[in-house]
Amino acid sequence: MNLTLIKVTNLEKKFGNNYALKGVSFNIEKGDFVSIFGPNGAGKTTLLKIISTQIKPTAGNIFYNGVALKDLPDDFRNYFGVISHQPFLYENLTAYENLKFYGGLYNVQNLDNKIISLLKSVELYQRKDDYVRNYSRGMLQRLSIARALLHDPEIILLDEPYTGLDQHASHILTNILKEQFGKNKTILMITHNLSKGYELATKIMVMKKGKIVYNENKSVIPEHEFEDIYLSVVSGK
Ligand SMILES: Nc1ncnc2c1ncn2[C@@H]1O[C@H](COP(=O)(O)OP(=O)(O)OP(=O)(O)O)[C@@H](O)[C@H]1O
Repeated sequence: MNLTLIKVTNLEKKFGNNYALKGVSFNIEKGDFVSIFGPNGAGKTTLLKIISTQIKPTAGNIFYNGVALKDLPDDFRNYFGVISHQPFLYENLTAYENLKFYGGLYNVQNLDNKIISLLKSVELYQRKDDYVRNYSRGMLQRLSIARALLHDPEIILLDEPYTGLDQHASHILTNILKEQFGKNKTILMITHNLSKGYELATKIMVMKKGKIVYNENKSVIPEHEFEDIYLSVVSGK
């Protein structure tokens, strides 16, 4: 049986007089992998920030498991793992110390073993005692993936996670996402990478000018037609 984990109704976000989001409504089932596409400025990052409670909507509602956002307990943020443009890492700590710090905030059990296992899976174990200020951009991105997964979140939100990753690191991330999907985690990923987003998704959404203009199960979208569908949706033809 499908279980609606996230229900969004008539979401609206205004910055000054401009609508970043307008009339956004959709449901996400537990275990869905949603890829969200759309041109620059469509409202994708704004939507992800609202879902992960980083910013508040101007109007509309979000329900998690049927409970309105305002009625959820403070520790509800623990349900989310967020990978975004900001790595949320401390430059003057080592990679290991960063994860130790975050693990403490989330009260992660068996922390040292989890840190070691995650550092190995993002292939940074050999560099665990290096200061983060000396990390390359791709290494920072890999470490932020480990940070986001440390507390084993139910919902994983990713904003352009492939940006800045080389081929090998992209492959590592894809494997991690497949593994998380296999554990029935719910995943929302913003990406401009049509083939990667299509490959991983169970559900595909396209945003344009603050609205969801396409929302389908991937099973009804043939792979060879997807790029044409996307282009016609965003061009409005
Ligand atoms: N803090 C803010 N203050 C003012 N305007 C904002 C703010 N954040 C976003 N916006 C505006 O809201 C609109 C949507 O921005 P958003 O970052 O959500 O788009 P996006 O789809 O993620 O774009 P991109 O693909 O370029 O990352 C844009 O017009 C943007 O300028």
